Amino acid sequence: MNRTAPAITPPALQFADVSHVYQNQRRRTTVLKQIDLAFERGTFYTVLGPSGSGKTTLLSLASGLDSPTKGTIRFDGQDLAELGLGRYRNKHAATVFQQYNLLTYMTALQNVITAMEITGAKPATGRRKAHALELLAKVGLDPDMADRNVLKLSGGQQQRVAIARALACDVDILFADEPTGNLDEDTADGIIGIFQELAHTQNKCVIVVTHSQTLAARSDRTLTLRKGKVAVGAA
Ligand SMILES: Nc1ncnc2c1ncn2[C@@H]1O[C@H](COP(=O)(O)OP(=O)(O)OP(=O)(O)O)[C@@H](O)[C@H]1O
Repeated sequence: MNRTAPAITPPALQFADVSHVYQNQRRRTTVLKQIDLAFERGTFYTVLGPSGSGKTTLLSLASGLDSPTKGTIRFDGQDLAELGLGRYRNKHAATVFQQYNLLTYMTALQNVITAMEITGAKPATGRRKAHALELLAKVGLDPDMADRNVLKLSGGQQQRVAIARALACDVDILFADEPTGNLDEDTADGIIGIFQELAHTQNKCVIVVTHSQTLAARSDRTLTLRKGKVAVGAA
């Protein structure tokens, strides 16, 4: 009889015994202590916790902007240190930053198209403008706003450009730091719907840092950071 064990798929992202310490001249701050965590595709996570509990730190490690002082982070089973943080960020992960980090000398449309060009995301060159406009419309920005320099958009509109740009990268994992903080209730509601759709119909892994209980309640799993440890629960 053939008793071959079924192949076990590794989680999209895995933290194994991860600790993180900030060390500067005067003090040493231990932010994360021996964290073990698994993030799966098809799931929308929110990360909660009091100010200073380490949410942004967790996001920077998970998104490959920084390396943990101890432990291993794996994407699809491969150590990020071996895969290369630059390659991981370019091909597999996209982040919506709290300060948007848009290219301020470009229009909204150019920001989104540039992201496709840099990451080599689909569609092919000739269809990129139309796709970028579709993504901008999806987050509630019309063609007039798409053609405006991003500095001539409001904070909430810039936030939406940042979300459209992350969607344009078509990556496996989407990270966002307080993505609905500057948005009115209706727009925030639409953005949360997009995160749910990405996870549930496109099988992406979506990880969002927030203080918003409304956002957390609409995610699939919540992670709460406190004193360097993480508690995982259903939303
Ligand atoms: N580069 C750094 N050097 C030293 N300490 C840092 C650095 N970045 C963050 N910290 C400290 O690490 C701790 C966690 O910070 P972090 O920004 O991850 O928290 P947070 O939960 O995201 O906070 P908030 O909700 O206020 O944004 C804080 O005490 C902060 O002062």
